[in-house]
Amino acid sequence: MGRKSKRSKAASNENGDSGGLSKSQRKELMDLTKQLLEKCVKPSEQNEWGNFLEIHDLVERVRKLQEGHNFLPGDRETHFPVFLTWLKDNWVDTTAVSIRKFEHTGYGLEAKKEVQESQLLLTIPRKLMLTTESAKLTCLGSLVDSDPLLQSMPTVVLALHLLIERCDVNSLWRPYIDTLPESFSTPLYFTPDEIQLLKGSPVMSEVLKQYKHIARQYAYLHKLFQGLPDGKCPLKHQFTYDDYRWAVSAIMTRQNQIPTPDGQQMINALIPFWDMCNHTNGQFTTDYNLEKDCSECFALRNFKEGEQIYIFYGSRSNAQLLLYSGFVFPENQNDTLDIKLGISKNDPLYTLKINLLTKLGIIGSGMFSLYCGEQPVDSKLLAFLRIFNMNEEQLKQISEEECLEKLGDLESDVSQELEQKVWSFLETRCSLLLRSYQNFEDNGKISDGDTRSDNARLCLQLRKCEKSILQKTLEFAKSKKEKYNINELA
Ligand SMILES: C[S@@+](CC[C@H](N)C(=O)[O-])C[C@H]1O[C@@H](n2cnc3c(N)ncnc32)[C@H](O)[C@@H]1O
Repeated sequence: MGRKSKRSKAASNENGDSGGLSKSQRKELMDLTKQLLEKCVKPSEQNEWGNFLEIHDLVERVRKLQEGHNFLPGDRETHFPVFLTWLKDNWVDTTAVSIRKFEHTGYGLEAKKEVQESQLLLTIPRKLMLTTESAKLTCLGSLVDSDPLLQSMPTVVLALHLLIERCDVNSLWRPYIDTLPESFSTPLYFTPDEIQLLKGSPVMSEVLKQYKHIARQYAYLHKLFQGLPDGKCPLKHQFTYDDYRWAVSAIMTRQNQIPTPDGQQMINALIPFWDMCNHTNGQFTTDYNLEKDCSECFALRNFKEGEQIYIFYGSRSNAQLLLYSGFVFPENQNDTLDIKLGISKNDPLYTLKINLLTKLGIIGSGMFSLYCGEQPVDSKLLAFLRIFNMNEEQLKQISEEECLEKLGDLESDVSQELEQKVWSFLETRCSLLLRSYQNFEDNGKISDGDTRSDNARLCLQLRKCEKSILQKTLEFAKSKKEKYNINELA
């Protein structure tokens, strides 16, 4: 039967052995996952890249062993008609929109007729959603109760729920699951060479951390499932690394938060059909109607017939979009770049500076954001830069009141000398950071004729966006510095 052919060899394995592997292969897999877990729990700040390569090597060995035992990807498009019927059977009104493939965003929703801003577009009832609550009604319920990792990580619970439902040909959610993408463009799918293209960007370290976290979770969960009695949970026999990477990516790129029926708590959920909407700039227009117990999505703006219906995923930088949603949005009005700054412990004025920063609620060392708009520096960064560059006299002179009023205010200056130091410091920092991006010949040339992989193009696109923020901040700092130089001459 058609559906059965979608299942993996492992799930339909008739030897009764775990995951369709031979005894010796199973032993090798247990060995590898043990090594993986050990490697992943070790701190790796000193040699993050080397540690990543070792983890990657182990994961690849696991994947090789599991080759042919993953869920076989199906053609999602062929399942759309059944999905739409399922929605209609569950009283979802699909008359305003239809599913269509778009050039840069993949599948999405198209307006079937003209839509007015704020018009109610989609209503999805709770019973169609996969949630961390519905997960508790599966074999995961007792596991979550007894496992601290699962209790603290709703995304993991939802990913496992999705995998369990994927194993079940009779799952209520089968028509939905069959329409999910076969693969994703989250960094979990990037090769080491593709990740190397992120060199210079702070997101590279986040990508390595994400890879390590997921590898660690996989190794941990694999061990957990192997320890369960037969028949307790289908994931004992069907849980490959690729399956887990797929499920985690599906959840990361599509989940949303909804309230529990009593409205007391927010829980993670997959909302079928609504999650076909792609992202654009704007504001949130999806809400939960507790009275009707459904999610409601309103139009972000007017849409003409045939136009793609977008929603707003939230105020996220391109680095976050790449990390958690697997895409970069060059028109992103909320793009930011995090730069690392800190007061050195060797600075003789360390204590004075830290005390002042603490009064303002600003960290003495950590990540500060640069923004993509007209004003790349916010009040927090400005106050930090001013305190960072102050001499002893200035630090002692500044009263608490003045700090609050002036230090974060771009319009007022503390002293000409300090302003020059601040802006010249920022200019130099940006120019150094820009240089760290210059190792590749991307120069923003991402043309249509480019033969690089889609993942490589995403990395280059991100670098281009981040370099543009640095370049604009550099120019901003330069113009400010010049302004104070001119004032000095005058
Ligand atoms: C919630 S799903 C939306 C439906 C999805 N396009 C599909 O084919 O199933 C989110 C995914 O859509 C894609 N996406 C959403 N908005 C995008 C955008 N503005 N540009 C590029 N890709 C986008 C990304 O791959 C993202 O991970």
